[in-house]
Amino acid sequence: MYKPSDKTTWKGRMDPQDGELGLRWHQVVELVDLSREVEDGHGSFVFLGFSSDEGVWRNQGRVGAAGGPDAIRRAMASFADHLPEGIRLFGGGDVICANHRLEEAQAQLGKKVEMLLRKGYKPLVLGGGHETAYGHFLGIRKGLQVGEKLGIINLDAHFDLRSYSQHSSSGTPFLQIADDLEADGLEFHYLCVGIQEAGNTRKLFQSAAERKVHYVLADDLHTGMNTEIQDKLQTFISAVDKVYLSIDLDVFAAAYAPGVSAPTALGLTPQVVVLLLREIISSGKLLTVDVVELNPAYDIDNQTSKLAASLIYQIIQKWAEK
Ligand SMILES: N=CN[C@@H](CCC(=O)O)C(=O)O
Ligand SMILES: [Mn+2]
Ligand SMILES: [Mn+2]
Repeated sequence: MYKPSDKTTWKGRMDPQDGELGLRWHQVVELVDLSREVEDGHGSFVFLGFSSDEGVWRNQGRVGAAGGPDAIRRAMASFADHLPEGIRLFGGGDVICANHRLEEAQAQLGKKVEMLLRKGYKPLVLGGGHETAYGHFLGIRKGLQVGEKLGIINLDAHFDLRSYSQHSSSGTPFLQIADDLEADGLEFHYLCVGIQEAGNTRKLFQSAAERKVHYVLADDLHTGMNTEIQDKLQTFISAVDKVYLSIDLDVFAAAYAPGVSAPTALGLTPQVVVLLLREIISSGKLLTVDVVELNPAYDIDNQTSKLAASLIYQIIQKWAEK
């Protein structure tokens, strides 16, 4: 099911006395109906929601992430417009997972992502549980040119490499992706940053090793960015052609991100994540981004939705230069 954005989802403060200089995102965002073929994007940004917590429910988690897209949009609406000349923002509405039909919703998300990439947009997918990633990937896979190598960077406390032999969930997307790539004879390049040892069983570390997954522990980022981690990122990025960046908000310490499906006490600070984002975006290889696992039902004073929105702001300002 798909619901295009309407103006009621983009509302915020207005400063009409300041004219053009007083504009905010809710005043510049243009609504686009993604149930139809869209015009060429010319590098413009498009927000596409994936309203689902079906994967979280299947993964024994606390539900609420279906409210993520709406909460992130509300938190972004009043951002001051500092977009470079000619860069446009589009509100692309939401793919909604209804009646537990996750696989259908993921396929629909994939089709929309595929169209956006084909038309030259920079997608920002707003989750949803981390099951968002598999739908997102279905579109990325179709949008890649022949021979292009995809690198996936996941900022996450968890590997999300669980077995999906019983059912897929928010804990399985990257194993699904690995298997799909392998079935097509393609390599799986996957880097997880912010991993919590206590949050991943030995089985998950074993799966990560079997799939040659690269990772950085959260514990190694508590003193900030360092050259070893920069080198690791650079080496990973230099081996691929395009980067899909997935940001699971549970990578942050719960003090910054209480409103997630599975909070992390000793997670990362926003400051170190901003440095990581700069490093990734400056490569010029970023293809598409998602921000997932926001659970507004457990948020405190919109802290987590504001953090998600601020990350998106940072990403857009930097990515617009590329
Ligand atoms: N999206 C993934 N979620 C985690 C949840 C961990 C937990 O519930 O503690 C995972 O499956 O590993
Ligand atoms: Mn995750
Ligand atoms: Mn996680």
